[in-house]
Amino acid sequence: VKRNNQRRCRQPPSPPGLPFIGNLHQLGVLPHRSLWELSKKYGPVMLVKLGRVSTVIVSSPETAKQVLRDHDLNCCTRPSLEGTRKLSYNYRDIAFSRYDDYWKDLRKLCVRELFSTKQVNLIQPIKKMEMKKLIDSITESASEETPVNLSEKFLSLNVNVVCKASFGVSFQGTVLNNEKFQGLVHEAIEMLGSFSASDFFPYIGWIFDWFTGLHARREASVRDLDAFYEQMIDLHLHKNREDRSEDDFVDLLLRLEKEEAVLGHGQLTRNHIKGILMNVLLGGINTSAITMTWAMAELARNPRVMKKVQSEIRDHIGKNNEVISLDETDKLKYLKMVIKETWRLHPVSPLLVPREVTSEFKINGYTIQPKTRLHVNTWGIGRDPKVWKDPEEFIPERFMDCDIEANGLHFELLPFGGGRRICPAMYLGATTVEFGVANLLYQFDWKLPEGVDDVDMDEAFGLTAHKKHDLLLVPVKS
Ligand code: HEM
Repeated sequence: VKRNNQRRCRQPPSPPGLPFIGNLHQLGVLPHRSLWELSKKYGPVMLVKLGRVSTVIVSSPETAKQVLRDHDLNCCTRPSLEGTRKLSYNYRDIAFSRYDDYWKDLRKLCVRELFSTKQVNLIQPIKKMEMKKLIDSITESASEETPVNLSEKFLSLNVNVVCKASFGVSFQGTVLNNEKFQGLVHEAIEMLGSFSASDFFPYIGWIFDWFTGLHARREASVRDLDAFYEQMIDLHLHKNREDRSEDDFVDLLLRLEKEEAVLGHGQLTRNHIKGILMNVLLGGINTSAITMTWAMAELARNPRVMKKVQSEIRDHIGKNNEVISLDETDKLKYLKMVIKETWRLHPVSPLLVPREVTSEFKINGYTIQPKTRLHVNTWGIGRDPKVWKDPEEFIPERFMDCDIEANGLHFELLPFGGGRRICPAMYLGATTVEFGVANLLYQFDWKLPEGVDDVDMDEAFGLTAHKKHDLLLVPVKS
């Protein structure tokens, strides 16, 4: 009977760890890379011990499918983590909320009011206006052939679009100038993804967080963001209330609060609203900017691809078009392949957002126990030579005669994750990236600054994997 039980409960293979810390020391500064190396030895379902926490890493399309499609319901809740708890006002947001009725209702509301195709089309004029401003500012640099910091430009483009489109505010007239605000966003994202001892050593980890100063930094980040939400909410409450037609997402949430709307089992409160705003702010701004930056970095390193995608855009659009519209971008097939290839090599969230197992299930015959934390290593899947030919090369043509889409249904390419927790803003995210990159490629040629031979492709890791150093390229008016 014992042997039968053991066979029924076969655990996934594990790399040997150290007492107390388990495999934590093997994560390194870029955990997706270290875990990918380990999984080459221990297989596509691997169990690691991170401090006290058992964590399963899956790293093949086949095992990702078992998690995200076949057994999604067994593992689509989120673990309780210190950084996310604070910034999400006790998991009152979408991304870090547990899988429950509140999350279901809230997600439905946001998909309807914020992420739908209709909403994306409605904010198009704002996007066009901000893009025009960006092009004008780059034109100045082009006339002097001075480098442009594209990482910064993309971030500020998205800050402006998201804030105007979702919150109805621009920074003029608020206490936050653009620069300070970007610092705030950066810090909060770092806090969301930062290594927190409390998450790996329940009961005692907080002591370590106090000593390292992480606790204080996190508190400050929460405080700064809270002040921003308060100010934004104030601006909305004191708006001229006669014209409802211009109501934005914040107005809608405040109205629901006033009407004592119920989401799941509870009433929508001010803290719920702040948690939701955090997702829009941090999820919406950075993800698209990171992808645009990686795409331009890859293109700068691959002149053949740069030329080809620019020819497609310029042949298609012709001359004298100031800003390319969303409809036009949608027809640019090669551009879409370039973006997919960027996501294959540089998924924004390389290990996806952590999941937690709620009921036992099996992957490849291995038993996965409740309470286990679970990550899908999409970064590893994107670079697996068993899945992709010449995986380290940037070759968008690989998507030419293949039906792999970045929509969560093809487990070789999962930039938006999959299953019930798939990014609800896939359409908004993809169109934002395509629109931004298409316009900059249409308007300008791009070259490396003088004395620079290649773009460095170093990564920095947090909740997202972004380019470690800012991308500087010189624009030349085409
Ligand atoms: C290129 C752009 C984007 C990429 C690559 C991206 C990627 C992702 C990924 C990988 C996840 C986790 C999925 C999982 O755990 O399986 C996610 C979740 C999420 N994303 Fe996005 N995202 C993008 C744009 C956006 C935008 C523009 C917004 C909002 C304005 C947004 C809001 C969210 C939210 C709220 C979740 C949590 C979903 C849940 O847990 O139920 N994302 N995104």
